[in-house]
Amino acid sequence: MLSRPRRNRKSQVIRDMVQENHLRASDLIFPLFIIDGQNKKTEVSSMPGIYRYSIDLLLKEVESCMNLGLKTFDLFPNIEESKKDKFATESLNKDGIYLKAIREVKKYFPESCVITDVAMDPYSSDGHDGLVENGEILNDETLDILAEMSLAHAEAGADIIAPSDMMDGRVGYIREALDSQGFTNTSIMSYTAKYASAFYGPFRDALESAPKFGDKKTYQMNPANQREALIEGAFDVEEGADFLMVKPALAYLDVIKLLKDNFDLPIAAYNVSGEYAMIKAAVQKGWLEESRTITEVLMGMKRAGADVILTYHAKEVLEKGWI
Ligand SMILES: NCc1[nH]cc(CCC(=O)O)c1CC(=O)O
Ligand SMILES: [Mg+2]
Repeated sequence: MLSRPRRNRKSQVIRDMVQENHLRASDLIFPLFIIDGQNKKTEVSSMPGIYRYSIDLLLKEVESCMNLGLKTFDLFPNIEESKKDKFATESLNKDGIYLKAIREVKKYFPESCVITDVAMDPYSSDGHDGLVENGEILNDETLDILAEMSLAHAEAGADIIAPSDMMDGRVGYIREALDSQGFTNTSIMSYTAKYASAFYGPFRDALESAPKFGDKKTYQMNPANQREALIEGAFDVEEGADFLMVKPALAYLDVIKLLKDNFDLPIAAYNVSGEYAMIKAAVQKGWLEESRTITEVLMGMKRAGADVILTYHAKEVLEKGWI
């Protein structure tokens, strides 16, 4: 036996030396949930350890993350039912919690990177990502609302806009709207391949944003499809996206790898709410060892080709020194 791969595993020093992939604070994006009120912090029951914060406490949470070297945040609002309507009007309210949160985070932490979610669902009385007419989710009519929302986010100080709705043509439409108003430096992280997944359940609990009828299968992708992600990726590149995202991550590592091999833009993986809940539940039952499970899962996403990972584990892995 001339070749013995085990020689490169014989000590910790050598294992570290030949390690191919690494996880760093700068690879991670932390999603944060916002609620109305003062001094409010409510745990998402299906996501132990994850809270919805009123803006005052959100700023404290951002500060403690910044101190850990975690500097990129993706903000999501929990909007009161009474403020929802068919047109997502509340999304443009300058005094509403979302635009205010963006302004405040950027004001107190100008060196942070704020990503904003562009889609109608948190504000929609239909609970869908697009405008609904006679039970149909309209594409082109939704684009204007998304463009207005993007402009409001950019004006509030967002560094990166992340359209998460899977409408066709939205990246180009938003890019042109931003550019026409002088926001040529506002980036777009496209939810390029977002699947109609069962793993979004806990997120919809967090936002109380589940669809009021039907499902999202006419806009989100079929979990059985891989090549279709290449069609979506090519359009997003052409339309001026700065990042391509795959979501969820764990059941779609092949799609992460496919986009990485075919496009030169940075690839983001969204380690979604259900993936977080699954691990936490098994850990609570004593069935899985927490730190090793979480770091193995995140490393799998890096190995598949993710340049950045949106994950609810972002803060804990740094706080507890797991990476
Ligand atoms: N625009 C909706 C949106 N943006 C992010 C998530 C899910 C994130 C997660 O599960 O962590 C969803 C849910 C959905 O499509 O219904
Ligand atoms: Mg698309």
